[in-house]
Amino acid sequence: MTIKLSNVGKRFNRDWIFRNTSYTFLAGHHYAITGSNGSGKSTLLQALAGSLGISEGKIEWELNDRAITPDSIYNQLAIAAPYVEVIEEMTAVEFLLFHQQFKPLLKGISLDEILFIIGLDKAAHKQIRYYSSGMKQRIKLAQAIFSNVPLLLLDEPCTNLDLAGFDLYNKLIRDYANYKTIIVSSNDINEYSFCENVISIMDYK
Ligand SMILES: Nc1ncnc2c1ncn2[C@@H]1O[C@H](COP(=O)(O)OP(=O)(O)OP(=O)(O)O)[C@@H](O)[C@H]1O
Repeated sequence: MTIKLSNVGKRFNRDWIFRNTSYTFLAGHHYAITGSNGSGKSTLLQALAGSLGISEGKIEWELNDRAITPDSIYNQLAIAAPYVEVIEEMTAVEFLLFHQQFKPLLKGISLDEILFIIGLDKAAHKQIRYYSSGMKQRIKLAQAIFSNVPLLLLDEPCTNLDLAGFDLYNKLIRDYANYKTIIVSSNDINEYSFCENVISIMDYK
């Protein structure tokens, strides 16, 4: 998935969050968006997901030389972010099965295998509401990383994870998502050390 931004700007009321942003995210490459709290990283990520309208400029998505319209981009991406909720009434198995109806999981890996890999096999049939915050983050990450889509958007992906969780996250990216276009919004190098490109949003103010 290639994403081309041409003179993109976003403002909330009178405040421009970023402006005159022209940038091309290339297919299969990995990008980090960095910047201080409140600088606009999440806002930019949501604009890249097509879930937040921009105030000026143009965003174009392209997959294998074919333009993807803004209303269908959602089918081509997976996102893990603090503002994307899990369904607490479901168990982990139900949650992944539910998502699978809209976005298939990667081929060649079963639900049981996924739950084992992320260390939730023993909690697979427990309602997510009884999960710890780190367990919830693991299921969110699994849902995004194991979705069979070409674009992966991650906002503060290791929130609530312990050291083993950071290692797991990096292994999941390496083993299951390396070929995708990945854009990570973060200020923690441990969340984006695999990104060849680091963008400071402060350069687009
Ligand atoms: N819906 C909204 N309406 C008005 N202002 C908003 C809205 N969403 C975000 N903002 C403002 O836009 C700015 C950028 O917020 P954003 O969440 O994108 O920052 P961030 O860089 O991701 O921050 P953090 O590192 O704290 O997560 C902030 O000043 C925020 O208050």
